[in-house]
Amino acid sequence: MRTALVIGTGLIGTSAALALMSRGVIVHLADHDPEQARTATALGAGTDEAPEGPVDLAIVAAPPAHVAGVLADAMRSGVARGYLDVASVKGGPRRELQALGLDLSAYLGTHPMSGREKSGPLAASADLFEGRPWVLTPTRDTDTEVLNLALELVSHCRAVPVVMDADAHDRAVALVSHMPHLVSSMVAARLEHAEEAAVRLCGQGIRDVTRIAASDPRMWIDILSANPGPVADLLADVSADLDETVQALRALQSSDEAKRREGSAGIEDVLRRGNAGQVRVPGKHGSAPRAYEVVAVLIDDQPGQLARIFADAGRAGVNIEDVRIEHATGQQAGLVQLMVEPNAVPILTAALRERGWAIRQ
Ligand SMILES: NC(=O)C1=CN([C@@H]2O[C@H](COP(=O)(O)OP(=O)(O)OC[C@H]3O[C@@H](n4cnc5c(N)ncnc54)[C@H](O)[C@@H]3O)[C@@H](O)[C@H]2O)C=CC1
Ligand SMILES: O=C(O)C(=O)Cc1ccc(O)cc1
Repeated sequence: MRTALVIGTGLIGTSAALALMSRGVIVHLADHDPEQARTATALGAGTDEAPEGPVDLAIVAAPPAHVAGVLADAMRSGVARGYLDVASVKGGPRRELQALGLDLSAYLGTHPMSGREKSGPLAASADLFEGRPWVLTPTRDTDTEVLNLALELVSHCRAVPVVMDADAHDRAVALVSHMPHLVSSMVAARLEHAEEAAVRLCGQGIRDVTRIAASDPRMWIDILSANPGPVADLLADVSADLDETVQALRALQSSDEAKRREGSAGIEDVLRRGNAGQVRVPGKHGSAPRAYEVVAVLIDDQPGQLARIFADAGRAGVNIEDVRIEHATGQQAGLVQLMVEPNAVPILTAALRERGWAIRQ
């Protein structure tokens, strides 16, 4: 691919443009808000001048509700050899394009499974998609050339291509993205009017559960409106679990011993099913999930502390598999949790102690 046109220069469009630019592709940027395209240009994501002739690939990264319209305009104007979109839902845009009577052989629906809770070009980065799945939904009618252009884009973004049927994709993302998003919002909504004294106690657990609730509601209304059926089915299942859990908790309040045992069994059931689901969440690089051990280190909230810990771990020959930071409430300190292979725990602990770090259990 030598040239590309990104239409919609927000988080995803600008991130893809930055990745393509870094691989030497000439990228043109367009957005219905020219300010967004100017910002993306200033970030080095390409030029906001229109291409002189057809580009190799047009990438539509507008909100889902606008995708079919933007694609239809682009395809009718013949601005590219191949067209793809990156919308979070795939069945709806394809059906809309079909209804508009367009020849879909030059179009491929795609979805990078990577993003952030922030929008706009300023949140973009060239490595946003690195190591993440990028779903492609070709049909029998898709031109091989267009599929190859999409594979080239995915490879330039260092993502991992995954081929799926559009409707199967929509059911899958309802499960792993859309329903969890709503549940996160519902948990976070409980905090809105909570007392300050309670909110101050927030720890890592609630931070993890509510992180995605910070996302732009307009974008998510678009996404959920394009996938309401599968999301409603899953939420109904969650709702059934909620009803049973409330009943079990009420039973735990009973003075009747047998009822309390029943309640306890109900709670255990939901927690155990949660364990069984959680272990299926893929690990690093999409590999099978692995159990890492945690080495917890207390650090001062000062520049250079993390760099020093990582360097000390590196000198000890220990690979840090993952890392989390828990910030202490009301103190200029944090707890860094270094996730490592179990056999590396004694080596890392000894090396860090020797260099004066405070290890916590
Ligand atoms: N935010 C995320 O984490 C992910 C989003 N997606 C999908 O990527 C697409 C873009 O999302 P973001 O980059 O997050 O949104 P964003 O809000 O950061 O950017 C969207 C851009 O599209 C522009 N736009 C809106 N209507 C337009 C139109 N008619 N013509 C041209 N440009 C138009 C907006 O001005 C904005 O610059 C959406 O379809 C979304 O479903 C896919 C994967 C992850
Ligand atoms: O923030 C996260 O962890 C996400 O999962 C973001 C995300 C949002 C929308 C998508 O279509 C894909 C990924």
